[in-house]
Amino acid sequence: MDMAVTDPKLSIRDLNFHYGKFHSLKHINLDVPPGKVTAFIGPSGCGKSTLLRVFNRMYSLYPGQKATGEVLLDGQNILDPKLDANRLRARVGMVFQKPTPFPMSIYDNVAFGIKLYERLRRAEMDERVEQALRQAALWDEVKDILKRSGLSISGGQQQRLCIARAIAVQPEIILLDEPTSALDPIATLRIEELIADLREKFTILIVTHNMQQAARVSDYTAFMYLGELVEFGETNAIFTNPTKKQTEDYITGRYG
Ligand SMILES: Nc1ncnc2c1ncn2[C@@H]1O[C@H](COP(=O)(O)OP(=O)(O)OP(=O)(O)O)[C@@H](O)[C@H]1O
Repeated sequence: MDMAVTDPKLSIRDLNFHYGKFHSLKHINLDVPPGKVTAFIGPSGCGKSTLLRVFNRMYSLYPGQKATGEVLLDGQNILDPKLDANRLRARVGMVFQKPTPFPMSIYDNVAFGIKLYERLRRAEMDERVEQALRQAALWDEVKDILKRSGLSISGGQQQRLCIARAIAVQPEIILLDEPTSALDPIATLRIEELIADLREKFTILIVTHNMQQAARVSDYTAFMYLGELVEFGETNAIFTNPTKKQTEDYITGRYG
């Protein structure tokens, strides 16, 4: 691509994706820098969510969906079926557009993922749950109501709970698929601040419809159009000095 990245966290090599016969990602090549926030922008249907779902092999749950090429996570191809999908998902966590707490207590929402991978004593589990809720900037609001249902808190709090659930497993990468599109402006701001705090510990990939959000939260931006990766670079450069006409048309609001 346009920009050389040393020691990429993810290296995408000639990635193609099909929904049945529909070719939705076309020859994607991209190196995602470690410990940074990379935003994926582009008009509706350009393949942003599809690309994100490749990174934890979410698509493999659905028949007829197929990825070819290579996606190297620290050098290992995650598309290789020999690589266990559950292990992969412990390393690559995901948060969706709509908050999706499980119908169980706030505490259990966070402990749930940890229990899939580790056996901890009660005191250790308490510590891990607290740590994840603190990292997700939710602890102070829920520390006295940990036994209440995860569905009983506000939408913004539910989304931070989902982020806590994802980071509790101590992943290396967090995928955020339009994480604020169901939230009000204040809850959105809190999530954006949270992303800024988390960027030091994780490699974060975020799909967003909102260009201001991409400009605010990301270090790097990838612009996609009709299944292709058109341009990738430092967010500042993409927004102030795009090299491709399609990128410029999109960020200046000419389509999308
Ligand atoms: N399950 C599916 N079956 C068939 N085609 C699909 C499926 N999901 C997505 N597509 C198609 O693949 C293309 C990429 O979709 P995708 O959801 O990745 O785009 P997007 O950029 O995330 O869009 P949006 O911003 O609207 O969410 C679109 O043309 C879409 O219609």
